[in-house]
Amino acid sequence: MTASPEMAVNSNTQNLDFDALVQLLEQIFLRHGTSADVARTLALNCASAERDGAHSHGVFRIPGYVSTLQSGWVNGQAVPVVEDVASGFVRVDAGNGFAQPALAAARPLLVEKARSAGIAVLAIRNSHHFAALWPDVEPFADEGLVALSVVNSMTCVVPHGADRPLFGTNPIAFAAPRAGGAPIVFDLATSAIAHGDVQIAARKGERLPAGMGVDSLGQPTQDPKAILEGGALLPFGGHKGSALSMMVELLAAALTGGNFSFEFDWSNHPGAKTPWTGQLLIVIDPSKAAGQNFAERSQELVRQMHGVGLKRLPGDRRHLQRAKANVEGIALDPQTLANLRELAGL
Ligand SMILES: NC(=O)C1=CN([C@@H]2O[C@H](COP(=O)(O)OP(=O)(O)OC[C@H]3O[C@@H](n4cnc5c(N)ncnc54)[C@H](OP(=O)(O)O)[C@@H]3O)[C@@H](O)[C@H]2O)C=CC1
Ligand SMILES: O=C(O)C1=NCCCC1
Repeated sequence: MTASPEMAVNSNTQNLDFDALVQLLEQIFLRHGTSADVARTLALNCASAERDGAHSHGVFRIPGYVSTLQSGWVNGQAVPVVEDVASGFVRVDAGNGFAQPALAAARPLLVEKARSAGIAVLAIRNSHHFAALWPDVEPFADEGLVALSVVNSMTCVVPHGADRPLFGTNPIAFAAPRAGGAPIVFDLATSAIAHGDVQIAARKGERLPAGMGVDSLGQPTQDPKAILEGGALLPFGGHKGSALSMMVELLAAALTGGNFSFEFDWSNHPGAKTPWTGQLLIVIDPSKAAGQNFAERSQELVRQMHGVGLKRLPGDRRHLQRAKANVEGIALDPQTLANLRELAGL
């Protein structure tokens, strides 16, 4: 069974097929001043997150995109400038636009360089990343390449051993091809929980597990509102997550020319939500490495992991969710759909 453009599966949700959701989101972006290219790129990204059940960066983010565009904080018409700086290095000035169109513009040159030199780096600056990171790396693995990406965000995480926030939630995403299966992909915030999930929990009135954040007095709290209203998040895994978050600041900001998480300032842009930071991607062509076929070796690793009792690989939940959404459509609650339609002017 294929989902019709809109299909009620139960009374609590309305289901849209992927293309219908992309169209609706595209219309919202266009209505709020982006170019057609930017609208398409962001709509595909956001609909893919919603389809895969990555709710903290799916349609939940649309009001944030809209208020950010309305405030003038981001240029929705920006045309990224791609600079071919060295045999293994590409730079993009995103022109104060979103990061995904900048990646799309640089992608052909990046892949060409990775295939010829074996490795290539892409440094995106002057950009806004407001999305999940896995859509940026997964397509490289689909083409047989290994990809690693980092992006920093806005100050809301207390470095391990400190008493005030400085780092962003600073995610790291990795993708590698695998013979006979979906690529191996993980994508994780270096904070104990993504900021978006704290916002969702606050909205639903849910408490968080212990160890995610502190209140405005620096005391541990499981109340998401206390974290959002003057409190802060903690890194995952104590000093280890904190070190990774520091690495993300260095690679995504210092190396690209983007802002550190503590440098963003949207005070003159009421309603703005996205940080103005940087993104780094490293792409490797494993066929240039010595030894056996990389994708076969990936598959062997996965086989051994299953052999010791592993039931779930990173990415498995998303792929299951994707398969379900491809059949049933993407479930949205009626209020969310009504809000999206209103933003689209429908
Ligand atoms: N743009 C930005 O500045 C920021 C974006 N983000 C985004 O927020 C999103 C959510 O991040 P986060 O909350 O840390 O992600 P999660 O903790 O939900 O998941 C992290 C990774 O671990 C995998 N995973 C989760 N549980 C298990 C398990 N039991 N066994 C094996 N693998 C598992 C997930 O796979 P699966 O997906 O299949 O569950 C995923 O790849 C990310 O997409 C990230 O890019 C976060 C911070 C800032
Ligand atoms: O969920 C998060 O954490 C973030 N997502 C988008 C950008 C800011 C941080």
